[in-house]
Amino acid sequence: MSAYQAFDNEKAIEYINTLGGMFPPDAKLSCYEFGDGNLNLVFRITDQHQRSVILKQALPYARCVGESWPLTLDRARIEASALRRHGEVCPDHTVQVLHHDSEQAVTILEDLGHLSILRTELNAGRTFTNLGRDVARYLATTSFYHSDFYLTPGDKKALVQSFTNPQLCAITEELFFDDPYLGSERNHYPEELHGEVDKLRQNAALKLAIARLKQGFLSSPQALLHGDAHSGSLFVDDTTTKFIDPEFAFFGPIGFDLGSFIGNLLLNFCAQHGRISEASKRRDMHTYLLRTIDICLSEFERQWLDLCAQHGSDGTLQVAGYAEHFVRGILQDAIGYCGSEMIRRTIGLAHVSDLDEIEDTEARLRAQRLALEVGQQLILHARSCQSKNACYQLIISVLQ
Ligand SMILES: Nc1ncnc2c1ncn2[C@@H]1O[C@H](COP(=O)(O)OP(=O)(O)O)[C@@H](O)[C@H]1O
Ligand SMILES: CSC[C@H]1O[C@H](OP(=O)(O)O)[C@H](O)[C@@H]1O
Repeated sequence: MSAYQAFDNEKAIEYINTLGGMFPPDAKLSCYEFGDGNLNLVFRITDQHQRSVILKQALPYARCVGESWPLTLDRARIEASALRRHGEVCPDHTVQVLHHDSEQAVTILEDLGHLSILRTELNAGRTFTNLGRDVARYLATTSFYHSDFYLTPGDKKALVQSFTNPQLCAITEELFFDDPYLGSERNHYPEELHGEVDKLRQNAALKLAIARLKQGFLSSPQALLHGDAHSGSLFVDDTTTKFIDPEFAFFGPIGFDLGSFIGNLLLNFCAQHGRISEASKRRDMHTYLLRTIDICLSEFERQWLDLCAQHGSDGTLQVAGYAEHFVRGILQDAIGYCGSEMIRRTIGLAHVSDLDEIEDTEARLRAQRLALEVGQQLILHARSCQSKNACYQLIISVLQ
């Protein structure tokens, strides 16, 4: 195969066969497409012994909108390269890349089908003890080893260049920081929320804080981010936590990924009001989500400071208190980005099933209002948090 073509099931099998080595020569392959994300095709290819791989292919447009929204195929290269780099420093929590072909925009991945997508599990009220610790480890390790504290200045700048991802970044810039606050035809939300949305758009302090967060996203190449670290990008079971889908990867503000992750846990927190009717069970789920956020913040801070102390090479780390100052800035950013994720997932283009699939209309509206209010308060007060504990206390206080 030479020029790019979008695959169907037969072409996906034909492609795997041209590669050799993915399956034994006598393999009898079957294939189906089951992608449920916003952007790409995802095929599972299985042999007669139930061995399987995942073939992910980028389309030249956004799948959820169609050909009217063209998108670069280069995102497949970015995704595979980010997975490889993150996998080198944090293999336990990164899906493995088996093959990548930039021309066909195809990546072959290990099949994580024995695990489950975190969002689905949280929606069903299931919990995972290691989640906060594992996500903190992935975020701290992948960001530290792709920051100025570890890379040489030359290597860092070359990497920033190769991970320049303007079209995918533009999606985030618009969906996170413009659409909810300026209005856009892409937004959608129930009529009953119009009053809340109008108020949000008239809140000058909020819009100032959002402008600062957007500026940070545009102009702070601190480390190689995942770029879309929500609970639909995580496969989990009781012992395993693995990230998939970093096609939005670029060098950006480290707090963005941490904020996206925590924001999705808080969206689920808000949604549980409409999902679990029994008060004690709902309390248990809320306690679990808050504990996971607390662990994630603490572990992220501890691991970042340990990595700086043990492997940091930049001279600024000799300055007393600088590493702590830097991490404090990441945590403040994370709280702000967390709030912006909550707002854009409630009223913007791309929603979350946590909220949208609440059956009862009144309960759904209550959960959506809570998500909007919590998101706003976090954005407004993020910069007042002078410590990890202050970040956590802010989250607790805005949920009450
Ligand atoms: N390595 C994998 N193993 C098993 N299933 C996968 C794998 N990667 C993706 N999937 C499935 O495909 C879905 C969409 O994948 P994703 O990478 O999120 O696509 P998109 O980029 O379109 O959002 C996931 O929700 C998951 O169900
Ligand atoms: C038009 S892209 C919208 C939205 O979709 C991405 O998520 P995913 O690919 O995981 O479904 C990303 O969050 C974008 O903001």
